[in-house]
Amino acid sequence: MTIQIRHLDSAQPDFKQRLDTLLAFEASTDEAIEKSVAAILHDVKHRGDAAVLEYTNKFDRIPASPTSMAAFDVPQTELQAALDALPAAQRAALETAAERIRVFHERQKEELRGFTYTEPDGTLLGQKITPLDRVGIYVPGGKAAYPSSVLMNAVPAKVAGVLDIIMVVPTPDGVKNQMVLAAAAIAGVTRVITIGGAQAVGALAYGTATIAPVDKIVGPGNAYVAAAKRRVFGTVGIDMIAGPSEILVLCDGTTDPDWVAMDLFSQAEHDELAQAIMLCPDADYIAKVEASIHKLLPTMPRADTIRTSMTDRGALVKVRDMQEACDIANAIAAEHLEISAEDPQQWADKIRHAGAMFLGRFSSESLGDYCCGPNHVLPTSRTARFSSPLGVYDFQKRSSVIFVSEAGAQTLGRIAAELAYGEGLQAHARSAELRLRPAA
Ligand SMILES: NC(=O)c1ccc[n+]([C@@H]2O[C@H](COP(=O)([O-])OP(=O)(O)OC[C@H]3O[C@@H](n4cnc5c(N)ncnc54)[C@H](O)[C@@H]3O)[C@@H](O)[C@H]2O)c1
Ligand SMILES: N[C@H](CO)Cc1c[nH]c[nH+]1
Ligand SMILES: [Zn+2]
Repeated sequence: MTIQIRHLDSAQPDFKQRLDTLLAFEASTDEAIEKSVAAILHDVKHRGDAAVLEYTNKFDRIPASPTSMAAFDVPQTELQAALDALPAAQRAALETAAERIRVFHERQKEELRGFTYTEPDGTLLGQKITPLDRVGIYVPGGKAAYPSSVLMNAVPAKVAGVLDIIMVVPTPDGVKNQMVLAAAAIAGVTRVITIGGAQAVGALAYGTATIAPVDKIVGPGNAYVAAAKRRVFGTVGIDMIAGPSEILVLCDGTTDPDWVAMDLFSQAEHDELAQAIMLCPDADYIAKVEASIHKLLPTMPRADTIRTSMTDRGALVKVRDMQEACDIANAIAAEHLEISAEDPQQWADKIRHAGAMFLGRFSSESLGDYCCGPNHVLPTSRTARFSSPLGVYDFQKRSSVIFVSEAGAQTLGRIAAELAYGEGLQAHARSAELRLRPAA
């Protein structure tokens, strides 16, 4: 069975409505998922490890259903052994990717320095940047294993200076992915626990007898993970709700259609709920990409996932011109935007909303997923309008620093007292006034 890919045309009178319907994604707020996640979190909060054990055994089908959480802890020696046993080419690829990710994120750290400045009366003001003490990183593992996501989560945490990095990753059927363990060794993760889903998010947020609570939970996951992160926000920090993967290819019709078809597949193969869309002004070229899609699909091991995702949520969209393609791209605010065109920079200049932009036909999104250096944990479902890629800044926080000199207290004390009386807050006013020198 082949893909029934949806065709849209921006000239259609109901185009906007069709596009809105295509983009609507409600899985993480699906009522059945919400109910189930609320129950799991409640259970983990009140029954701790016992609940985590039960849900893990059930949802991840762990053989022999262990009765102790110790079964899910992966010792550092096992992480190192996985790294040592890795085929040389895999190890080299992981290490090179980790190094490139580190170099990119070190640049972010340089941009995030604190500051102080001193006023003429000796008052000093500033901002201090401190890494978080303890973070939980969620590495998805239900439908595929993601060593690359280990690096993308843990390396920026390490660069930021986080002391304790607790990684959770589900192991369906109890099978541990050796590359995931090796990546954790390379990235210097403090502790790996093979649990996933809402129960892992709950354990990290509330803590259990065997897992101390973390300060923040980061990382992508399925709708259960997303719903759980949304619910525990406030008890802990979260980075964002990173849902199913998305790719938007904006193409002027000059790239090999097979390349574009495969780029669309590259995100569609993640998940039946993933979204792959192409915008192009050239109808003949769109037909060529569609022919490539039909030709290449049977060659793909994950054809079933690609077929479902592209049939349910994919589209080939004919636009008036590249300028209109940019306008629509801004409205879609995709996780990944490929600008597969001659002189891509002219179009990139017009893009305001995208998790990551890949410029030119050689910048396939897949390179960014693994090893360019920028993070692959990106805002999805149009949240690129207001949020950013996972970065060093997610693992740091700011504190204001205020040193008021005696002279400064004379000026600021009068201003503060005036405002405090205006607000009817006498203690505030008096506290400022007590520091004023008596009038000579
Ligand atoms: N944005 C990114 O950077 C990025 C990176 C990699 C993957 N992804 C996305 O992350 C997602 C990963 O999803 P996944 O499913 O493969 O792995 P996952 O680890 O997110 O989810 C697996 C867990 O879901 C829970 N679960 C499954 N069915 C359940 C049910 N019926 N009730 C309660 N809990 C249930 C189980 O606890 C299981 O351990 C995909 O959508 C993929 O596209 C995003
Ligand atoms: N494309 C995913 C983010 O949406 C990240 C990833 C990991 N491995 C392959 N791809
Ligand atoms: Zn990917």
